[in-house]
Amino acid sequence: MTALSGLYVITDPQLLPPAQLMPACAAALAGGARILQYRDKPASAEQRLRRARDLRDLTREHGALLIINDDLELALRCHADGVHLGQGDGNAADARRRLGPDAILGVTCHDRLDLARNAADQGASYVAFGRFFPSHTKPQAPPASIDILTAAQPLGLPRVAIGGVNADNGAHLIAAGAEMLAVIHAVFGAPNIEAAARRLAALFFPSPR
Ligand SMILES: Cc1ncc(COP(=O)(O)OP(=O)(O)O)c(N)n1
Ligand SMILES: Cc1nc(C(=O)O)sc1CCOP(=O)(O)O
Ligand SMILES: [Mg+2]
Repeated sequence: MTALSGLYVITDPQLLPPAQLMPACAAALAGGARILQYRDKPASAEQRLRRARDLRDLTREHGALLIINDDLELALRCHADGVHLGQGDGNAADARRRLGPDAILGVTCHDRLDLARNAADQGASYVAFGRFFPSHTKPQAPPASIDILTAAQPLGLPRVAIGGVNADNGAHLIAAGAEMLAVIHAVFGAPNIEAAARRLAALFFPSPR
């Protein structure tokens, strides 16, 4: 199984109209993204299933992971690698039971260690904290302090940092303990998606001085 570390890109229907979804994701994966989350709230169930299946094939070609946002049933139907649930997206323990022991279950924990502990108890594979910086995509997401990443280290689960993450601020989050950087605008809003992903992915492999 591919490790839960590195650049984690998330699709956005505002930035990626349907015709651009596949080429944009292919570019992000070519640039080094290791995990791709399909997040598409406005699409119909039928559109979402078709797109999720196409993305599953694409991520497999690249040896990357596909995570489905919000929708456990879709994750099961398209044989994704896992699902990401927010605090209002259903019970994580139920999701773990439905997914089985090997699938990836990610849980949003905002800036709260108690939520991360609950997520760990319920079988989460990773915990996500944020938003750390002003976000183009979700400006109203509750803010988080970088200290939460260090505080969550004893849980022993991989940590995702999300919210306004870009190539200029990502190294601070990695230094504080983030195993993954989750990014929408800094990759899918960039004029050259592959180059933007490459710059962010390189933060995980700092060149020797
Ligand atoms: C990796 C990752 N972290 C956090 C989120 C946010 O999830 P949620 O709070 O459920 O908000 P929506 O994405 O559903 O708007 C995420 N999707 N991915
Ligand atoms: C979907 C999402 N969740 C967040 C959280 O804090 O839980 S921030 C966010 C948006 C991330 O997009 P961008 O990289 O463009 O800021
Ligand atoms: Mg959600």
